[in-house]
Amino acid sequence: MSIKLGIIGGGVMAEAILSRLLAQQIYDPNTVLISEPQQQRQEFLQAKYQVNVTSDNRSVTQSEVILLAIKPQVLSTVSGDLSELSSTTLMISILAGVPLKRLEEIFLNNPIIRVMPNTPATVGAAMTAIASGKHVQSHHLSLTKNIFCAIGEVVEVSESLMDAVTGLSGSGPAFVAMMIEALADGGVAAGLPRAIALPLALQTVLGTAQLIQTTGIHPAQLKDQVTSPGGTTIAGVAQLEKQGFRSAVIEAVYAAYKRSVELGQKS
Ligand SMILES: NC(=O)C1=CN([C@@H]2O[C@H](COP(=O)(O)OP(=O)(O)OC[C@H]3O[C@@H](n4cnc5c(N)ncnc54)[C@H](O)[C@@H]3O)[C@@H](O)[C@H]2O)C=CC1
Ligand SMILES: O=C(O)[C@@H]1CCC=N1
Repeated sequence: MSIKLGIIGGGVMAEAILSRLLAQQIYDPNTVLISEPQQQRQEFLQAKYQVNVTSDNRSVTQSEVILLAIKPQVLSTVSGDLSELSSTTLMISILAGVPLKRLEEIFLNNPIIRVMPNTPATVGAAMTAIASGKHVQSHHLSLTKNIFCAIGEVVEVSESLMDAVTGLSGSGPAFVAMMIEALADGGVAAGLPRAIALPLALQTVLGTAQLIQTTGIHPAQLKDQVTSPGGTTIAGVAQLEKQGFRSAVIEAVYAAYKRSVELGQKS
C-alpha cells in the first residue's frame, strides 16, 4: 500500500497526533511511515500502532503528506535529507517558532502549512492553530483541517500570531498540569490522602473549564460566584494574589512566546 502520511520525528507530539488519527480511522496504519532515528522508539511505535518505521528520512519523500515533528534545532540537518522531496507533497510543520518563510526557503515549491497543536490530541481534545504558506491551495487546507479536526478544535490564524499561540495553547498543557499537581499538593498539605487529592484537583479543573465553556461565563464572574463574603475562597484568593499567581501565569505564557520567537530566529 502506498504511504499517505509520512512523519519525520516519532516523539511525544507525533505519537499524540498519530494515536488519535489511527483511532479515528483517518489513516490506516499501513499507509503511515514514521522516520525516527532511535531504534527503541521505532520498535515501540511499530509494536503499538502497527505503522511502518524507518531511520532514513529520504524514505518519506514520496508521501502525500509529511508531518514534520522534529525539534526546531535539528531542522537544518533534516532538510538535507529531503532534497528529493516530491513537489506535490504537503508539508505540515508543528515546529515551535520556525516561520513559514524559513520552511519555504528549504522546501521551495511545496505547499507548507504551519500548525501548532497540543498534547491533549491523544484524547481528541487538542487546540490547534493553522497558518498557510504561499503555495497552499484550498484542498491542502481542507486536508489539514480534516487531520487536525480529528484530534480536537482547530482555529486558523495569521502566521504573525503563531508564536503567541505556541506560548499559550502549545505550552499550556504543562502549565495546567502544574496547576493540577499544585492543587493536589495543597489538598495533601491540608490532610487529604494523595489518592483522593489528585482526582479532586483534576475534576475541579475539568469541571471549571466545562462550566466556563458551556455557559460562556467570564472567568472573573465565576470567581466572584465562588467567593462567599468572609468565606474560605476569598482567603485563598488573597493568598494567590499575594504570591503573584496571575502574574506568574502571564509571565509563563509570555516567556514561552519569547522562546518560540527565539527558536525561529535560530532555525
Ligand atoms: N511536545 C509538545 O507538547 C509539542 C511539541 N511541538 C513541536 O513538536 C516537535 C517535536 O516535539 P516533541 O515531540 O516534544 O519532541 P521529541 O523529542 O519527543 O520528538 C522529536 C523526535 O525527533 C527524533 N529525531 C531527532 N533527530 C531526528 C532526525 N534527524 N530525523 C528524524 N527524527 C529525528 C527524536 O529521536 C525524537 O523522537 C517540536 O518541534 C515541538 O516544537 C508542538 C506542539 C506541542
Ligand atoms: O516546549 C516546546 O518547545 C514545545 C512547543 C510547544 C509545546 N512544547
